[in-house]
Amino acid sequence: MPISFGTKLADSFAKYGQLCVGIDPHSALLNQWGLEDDVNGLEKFANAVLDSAVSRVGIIKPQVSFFERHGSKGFVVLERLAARAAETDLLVIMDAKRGDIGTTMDAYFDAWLGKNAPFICDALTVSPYLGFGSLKDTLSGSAERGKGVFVLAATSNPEGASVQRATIGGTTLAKSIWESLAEINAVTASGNARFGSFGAVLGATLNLQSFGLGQVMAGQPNAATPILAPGFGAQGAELSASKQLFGEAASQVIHSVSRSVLQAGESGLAKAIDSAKAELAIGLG
Ligand SMILES: O=C(O)c1cc(=O)[nH]c(=O)n1[C@@H]1O[C@H](COP(=O)(O)O)[C@@H](O)[C@H]1O
Repeated sequence: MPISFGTKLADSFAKYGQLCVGIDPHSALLNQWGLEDDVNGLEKFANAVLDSAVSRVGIIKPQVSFFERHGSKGFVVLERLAARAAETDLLVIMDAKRGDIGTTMDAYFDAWLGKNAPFICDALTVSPYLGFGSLKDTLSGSAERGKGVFVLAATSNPEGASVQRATIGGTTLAKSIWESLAEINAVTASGNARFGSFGAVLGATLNLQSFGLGQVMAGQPNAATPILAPGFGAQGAELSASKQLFGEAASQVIHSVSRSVLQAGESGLAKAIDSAKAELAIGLG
C-alpha cells in the first residue's frame, strides 16, 4: 500500500504547520497584480503563488473554477501547475467540489485521483449531496492510491446552513457526514495513525454547535478526521481565534487562506503568508 494521505498530512503539519494557501486567481486579483485576465496572466499568477508557498507552508489549494473560466487553455495551466507542485514538498488539495452519481464519480476519480490523472494532486474536495454512498468508490479508490478526499459537511457560506442544518432522524446532515467520515477513518487508518485520509470541510465562519457539530470540538485522538477550514481572512474568521472556533480539534485543522494573502500582490505575498502564519501561531498557542 502507498503512504496514506493522512500520514502525509501529519508529516506536513509537523514540518510546515497548519496553514494552507489557496490559489484563487480571481479576475480582480489578476488586474490588481498588473496581469492580464488571460491564460498568460493566469499562469504567471499561479506560478508566483506556488513559488511563495514552497518551504513557507505545506499545503496549497488551487480553486479549479478560476482555471476552468479560461476554458481548455486554463486547464492546461492547471495541469502544468500540478506537475510543478508535484516536484515540491507541497501537498496539493484540488478544490473542484465534484459530486455526482457513482459511475460518473468514477470518471472524476480518473481525472483527479487516478493512476493516470492529468491533474496530479494529493486530495480533492467533493460534495456529498447526491448521498454519501455515491462517494463510496471514490473513497475506497483513494485509500488504495494514498490519496485524500475532503467532503463538504458545513460550508463557510451563509446559504449552506439551510441544507446542512436540516435534520434526518434527529441528526443534522452536517453531523451525519462528520460521523460517516469518523467511522471510515477509524476503520481504514492504519495502526495508531494520527490522521485518517478522509477529511471534512467545516467553514471557520460557523458556530459548530448550531450545526449539531459541538462534538467536533472535543477532538479525536487517533485516526482523527482532518478538517479543511476555509473562511479565514476575507470571509471574516480570524486565524488567531482557531482554538476558540475548533477547540481541541484545532490540531486537526488545515487553515486555508486565499484572498487575504493574495491581495498583497506578488511582491507582498511572502510577507503576507508569514504574517498569516504568525497569527495562526497565536491561534494555536
Ligand atoms: O472547499 C473549500 O475550500 C471551500 C469550502 C467552503 O465552505 N467555503 C469556501 O470558501 N471554500 C473555498 O475556499 C476559498 C476561500 O477563499 P477566500 O475567502 O478568498 O479565503 C474559495 O476557493 C472557496 O471556494
